[in-house]
Amino acid sequence: MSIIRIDGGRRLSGSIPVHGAKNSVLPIMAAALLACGETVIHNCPNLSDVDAAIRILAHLGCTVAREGEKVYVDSKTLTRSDIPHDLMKEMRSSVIFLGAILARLGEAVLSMPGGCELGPRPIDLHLSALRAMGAEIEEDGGNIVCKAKKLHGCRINLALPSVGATENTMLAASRCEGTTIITNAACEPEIWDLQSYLRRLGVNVHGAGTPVVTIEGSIQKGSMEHWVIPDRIVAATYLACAAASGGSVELTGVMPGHLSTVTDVLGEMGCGLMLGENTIYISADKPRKAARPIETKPYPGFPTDAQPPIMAASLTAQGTTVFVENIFENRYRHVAELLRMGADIKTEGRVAIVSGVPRLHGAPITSTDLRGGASLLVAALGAEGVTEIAGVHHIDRGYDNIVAALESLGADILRLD
Ligand SMILES: CC(=O)N[C@H]1[C@@H](OP(=O)(O)OP(=O)(O)OC[C@H]2O[C@@H](n3ccc(=O)[nH]c3=O)[C@H](O)[C@@H]2O)O[C@H](CO)[C@@H](O)[C@@H]1O
Ligand SMILES: C=C(OP(=O)(O)O)C(=O)O
Repeated sequence: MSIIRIDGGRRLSGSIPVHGAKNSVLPIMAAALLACGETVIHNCPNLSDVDAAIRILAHLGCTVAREGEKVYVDSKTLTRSDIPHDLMKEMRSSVIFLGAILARLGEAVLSMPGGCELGPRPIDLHLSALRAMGAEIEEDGGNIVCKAKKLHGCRINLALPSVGATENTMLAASRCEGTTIITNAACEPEIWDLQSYLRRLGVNVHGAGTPVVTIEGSIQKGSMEHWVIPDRIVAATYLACAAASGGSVELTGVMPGHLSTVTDVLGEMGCGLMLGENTIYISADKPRKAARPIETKPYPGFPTDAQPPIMAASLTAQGTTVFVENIFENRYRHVAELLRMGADIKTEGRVAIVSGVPRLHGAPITSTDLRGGASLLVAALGAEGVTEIAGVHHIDRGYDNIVAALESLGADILRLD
C-alpha cells in the first residue's frame, strides 16, 4: 500500500507546468473509436484513469500505444462491443465509451461505471438521450445492453447540464444521420475540447461552451492529431498548495480563463495573483482570510472538483468560510480526515462551515476519493509536523506525478510504495 509522507511547513516556491486534463483526455480517447483510423493524442497525462482507458480500447480490439505524453489509438480494428465489469468499475469515464461503441457497431454491452464515490451518480440522462436517438436499452441488474439498428438525430433537452451525458450524446450523434441539438448542455471547457476533436474528425459540431450544442453526424476517416487542454482542477490544486504553504508559485501551460472562479476566491483570501496568457503566478506571503461563501455550480460556476483542495487552503484562514456543495450529495468525505489534523469544520447536508484555526498538525490520514485526497496533500503542506496519507491510488487517478512536482517546489515530500 503506497503512502505519501509530508513534513509540512515549507513555503513552496518555483515554477511548474500543468499537465493535460483528465476530464478531456478520457472522452477524447472514447471519441477515437469513432475515427475508424489513427488518432495521436498529445499532452496526455500519465494517470491510472488513462491506463484504464487504454485497457478498455485494447479490449475492444483497438491498437493503442503510449509514448511519453502521446497516446496513439488506431480504431480501425474495433471488433468488440462489450466492456467487462472489472474495466467499467475502474472509472466514471468508462461510460463515455457507450455512445461511441453504439454509434460504430450498433450495439454495446456494459455495466454501471465506477469513479469517485460522491453520492448517487446515475446515468439515466445518458440512457434517455440514446433512447431518444433510437437505441433500445435493457437494464438488468447493473448490466446495460444497448442496440440500435440506426441512430437518428433529434432534439435532446437534458434535465441537468450533465458533463458525461452531454459527451455521450455528442459521440453518438457524431456518427448518426441527421442533426442532434442538445439543450441545457454542460458548458465545461472539456466539452469544448471534445468538440475540437470531433471537428478534426470532420463532424459538423458547434455550440460547445454554451448550453446549446448542435451536431450533424459526418465522420471523415483518416489520421489526425489532437492536443488536450490543460487540467484546470490540477491547476486549482497547485494554487491551493501554494496558498496553504504561504508560498509563491508560477503555473505554466494553463488557461487562466478556465479557472477564474478559483482565482477570484484565492484573491479574496488575500493571495496575490498575476494572470498571464498561459501562466498564473500566486503569492501567498500575507495571512489568509476567509472568502465569501463558495457555492459549487456547473461551469462557469465554481467547480465541485476544486471544492476539497480550496477547502483545505481555507482551514487556517482568519474567519469563517462557508461551502455549499450543489453538484454531489456526498462530497465532504475528506472533512473527517481534515478534522484529524486539527481543522474546525462542521457539515450539515450540502453546507460545510470552516472556522479558521491558527495552525494544523500532521496526522496519519486516508484519501477517500480523488479530490478529497488532493485536499489532504494541500492541508499537509501547510501543517506543522509529519502527515502520512494512505489511499494514494485515488490521487493517482487524476494527478501525474504530483509528489515530484511538489518536491520540485521545495516540499519535504516522499512517496513510499
Ligand atoms: C470524468 C469526468 O468528466 N468527470 C467529471 C464529470 O462527472 P460526471 O459527468 O459524472 O458529472 P455530471 O455532470 O454528469 O453530474 C452532475 C450531476 O448530475 C447528476 N446526473 C448525472 C448524469 C445522469 O444521468 N443523471 C444525473 O442525475 C449527477 O448525479 C450529479 O449530481 O463532471 C463532474 C461535474 O462537473 C465532475 O465532478 C467530474 O470530475
Ligand atoms: C469526480 C471526479 O472524477 P470522476 O468523475 O472520474 O469520478 C474528479 O475528477 O474529481
